[in-house]
Amino acid sequence: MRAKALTIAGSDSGGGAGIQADLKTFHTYQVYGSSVITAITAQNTLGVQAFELVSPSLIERQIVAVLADIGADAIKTGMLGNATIIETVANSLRRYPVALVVDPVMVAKSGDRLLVEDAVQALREQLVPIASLITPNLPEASVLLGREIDDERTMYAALDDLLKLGAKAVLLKGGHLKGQPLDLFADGQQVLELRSERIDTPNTHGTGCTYAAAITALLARGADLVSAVCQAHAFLYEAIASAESIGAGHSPVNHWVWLSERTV
Ligand SMILES: Nc1ncnc2c1ncn2[C@@H]1O[C@H](COP(=O)(O)OP(=O)(O)OP(=O)(O)O)[C@@H](O)[C@H]1O
Ligand SMILES: Cc1ncc(CO)c(N)n1
Repeated sequence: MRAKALTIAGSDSGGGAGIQADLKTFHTYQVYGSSVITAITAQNTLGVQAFELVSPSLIERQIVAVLADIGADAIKTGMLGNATIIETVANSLRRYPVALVVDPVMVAKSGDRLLVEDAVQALREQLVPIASLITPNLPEASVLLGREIDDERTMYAALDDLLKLGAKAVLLKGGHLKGQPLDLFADGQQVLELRSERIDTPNTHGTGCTYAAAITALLARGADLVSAVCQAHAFLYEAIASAESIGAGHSPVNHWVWLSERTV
């Protein structure tokens, strides 16, 4: 039976992040992808020009429609927008015990806010505790913990406190570090360091979404968390390295890098 994954996230009209990045990544991993849309953004490689949130009741109806019929072997959340949506999603997922990857999306790479500030408490208290994995970048981890995390030392020091928020594991992404990127994975048993060269490119739109989506796809296929994270990290590096310029700003990563090129 084909593995299935569900993404609950915002739509990126530019196709590089959000729902579109997730579905493209699921497809690359040959995982059947379904989607619950929480927000519609008017977005391109230059930034987010506008967005509107979907009503909590329609979000709940989408989740029920997918899970009651198609089901999912793993679920990912991305942009959720506000506290009511976070609560709605958490209440719906609490009853559905499969791997849950929570990407605590707060601000787009362009600097545009995608989550209202007063929703952080709901994220921390409702959604993070039911997650199998949370994948904060440095600014998101700083907001979750209420202190600055901006170098290797503060990243290591943050791991235990992030785990105390209740998720089974954390992938703290250091893409925003000066110099070489370093991601740290911790699950209370072990700490893994994922290092890579910094690729000199502006084309990093959707890195966070694509990373979490690749992990979700691998979990849906039955991989354990550590191997899913390591494989997704390698995939993301190649997706960034082979990204082409699509627009005038930060172009999306190459979601189909692991699909063989074939003429039709
Ligand atoms: N220039 C780069 N070279 C190599 N790896 C990178 C580069 N930029 C990002 N990465 C990798 O991608 C991961 C995710 O990037 P980042 O931390 O920017 O995510 P994010 O801020 O959540 O992304 P997004 O803008 O999509 O929300 C990093 O942790 C790192 O592993
Ligand atoms: C819809 C959406 N979700 C997440 C991100 C994160 O970068 C984005 N830019 N847009």
